[in-house]
Amino acid sequence: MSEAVTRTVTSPSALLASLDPLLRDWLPRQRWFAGKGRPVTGFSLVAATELLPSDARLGLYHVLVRAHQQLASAPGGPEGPGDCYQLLIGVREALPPRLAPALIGHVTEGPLAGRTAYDALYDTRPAEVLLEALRTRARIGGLRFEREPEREIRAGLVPRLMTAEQSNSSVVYGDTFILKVLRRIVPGINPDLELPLALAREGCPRVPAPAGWMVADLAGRSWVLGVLQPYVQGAADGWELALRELAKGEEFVAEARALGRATAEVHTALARALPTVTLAQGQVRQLADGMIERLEAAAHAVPLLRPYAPALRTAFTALGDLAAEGRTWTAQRVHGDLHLGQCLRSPSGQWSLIDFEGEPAKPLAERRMPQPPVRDVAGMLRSFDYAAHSADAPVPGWAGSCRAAYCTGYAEVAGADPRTDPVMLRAHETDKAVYEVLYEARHRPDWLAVPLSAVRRLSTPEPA
Ligand SMILES: Nc1ncnc2c1ncn2[C@@H]1O[C@H](COP(=O)(O)OP(=O)(O)O)[C@@H](O)[C@H]1O
Ligand SMILES: O=P(O)(O)O[C@H]1O[C@H](CO)[C@@H](O[C@H]2O[C@H](CO)[C@@H](O)[C@H](O)[C@H]2O)[C@H](O)[C@H]1O
Repeated sequence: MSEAVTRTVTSPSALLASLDPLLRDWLPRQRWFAGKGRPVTGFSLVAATELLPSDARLGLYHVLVRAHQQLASAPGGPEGPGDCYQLLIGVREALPPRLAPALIGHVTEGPLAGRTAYDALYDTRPAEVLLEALRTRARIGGLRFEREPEREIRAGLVPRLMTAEQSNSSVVYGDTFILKVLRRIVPGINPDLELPLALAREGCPRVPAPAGWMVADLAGRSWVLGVLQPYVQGAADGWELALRELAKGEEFVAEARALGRATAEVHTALARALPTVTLAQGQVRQLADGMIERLEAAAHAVPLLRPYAPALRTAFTALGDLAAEGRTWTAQRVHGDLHLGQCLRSPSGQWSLIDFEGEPAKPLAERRMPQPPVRDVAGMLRSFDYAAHSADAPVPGWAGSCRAAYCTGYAEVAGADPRTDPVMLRAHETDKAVYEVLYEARHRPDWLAVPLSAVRRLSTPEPA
């Protein structure tokens, strides 16, 4: 079955039939596979494009495949619509040892029988094909490769796949560019391209400006597949830096303040570039109701959260009460999943924010909605707390001084200190801590104590 297969692959159903048994085993094991824990019941091809001829020594397919899965982990349950994944599949007679980690499997049936399929992003030539296509603004089947007109991309930059644990896959080209290849893809405007592009066009220097991007045009809709940005050489992320300072027993207040300023610069530029709205009573109630629903779902999934749920809920009802008194707020486009790991510091000390995808599990429309900017502030405040709890030896007062310095830096640029709106801030910090409880329970149970300690703090009323 295929939704919209490009003409370049002569026999797409045979291609999928060849790969199906291999993908069933390989795909769910990938770090970026979003549907962990639910059995894959089958695949359907969304599009397939031959980027290098399959009869050559090295063949290369660009494949968009939908993985059908049961909605629950128990066998025999109902099926959901399934997520669509982007794969670059290389085929060779045999894999050289350097490509062993890329192995998908040995094909036993169909047109590729006898050959070996592998994740081609690990390989030099296929990664070069992508950069060359971006450089030359190629159109291949339904794939469109775009480049910012004034942006030069030098030919022949040497690629290397980043090996960090990621939600997507990134290839660095000659320490000059980084191409983020999105793995779970959705149709529509993608904030991971939309927001950095808007910020760059606004002249905001706090984000690496997109130099190019890849899109699939399918059945009248565009799917963003990847974004090429300048690579910040020698950068360290905020999480690494914070842990390094903590290990030395050092403060991080100067950096926290600079991060507050950088966040506010990004918010100010986003508010100029994209629409803002006023949230009145109805919308604030909706916002608070969404937070309550997330709390209930998290408490259902994580029993350790249940004793705190009634007290946490008051953070959300207080927000609704304030709106009922006639208080309004401005909402705008925000980062949506800001934490120390999303902040890069260049060797000259300049901070950039990356990864504007938002919380990947949320639908695109929700991720693109204007939100109170304090949402990002709350994410960063939680991150300082996370860092303090992850240190080998505790440094008393470390998180508190970072949190205060961050708000001070934010206020210096934005003109308003987030601490002057404690109800909105507490609601967002509580919502984030609840999200983290669920995230850690699912992905890193050893870390659950970190957000749970925040939950304890947030559920205890502040002394008057
Ligand atoms: N422009 C950049 N310059 C240098 N390193 C970068 C850049 N963009 C991303 N990175 C590195 O790549 C990692 C993953 O990027 P990110 O956008 O967060 O991807 P993902 O959505 O897959 O998590 C970051 O943690 C950072 O180390
Ligand atoms: O980086 P992602 O966009 O994939 O974000 C997810 O994973 C993060 C962990 O890698 C998680 O962040 C949480 O842990 C961080 C430390 O590892 C900490 O700095 C953050 O404050 C904390 O929220 C994030 O929540 C999740 O969406």
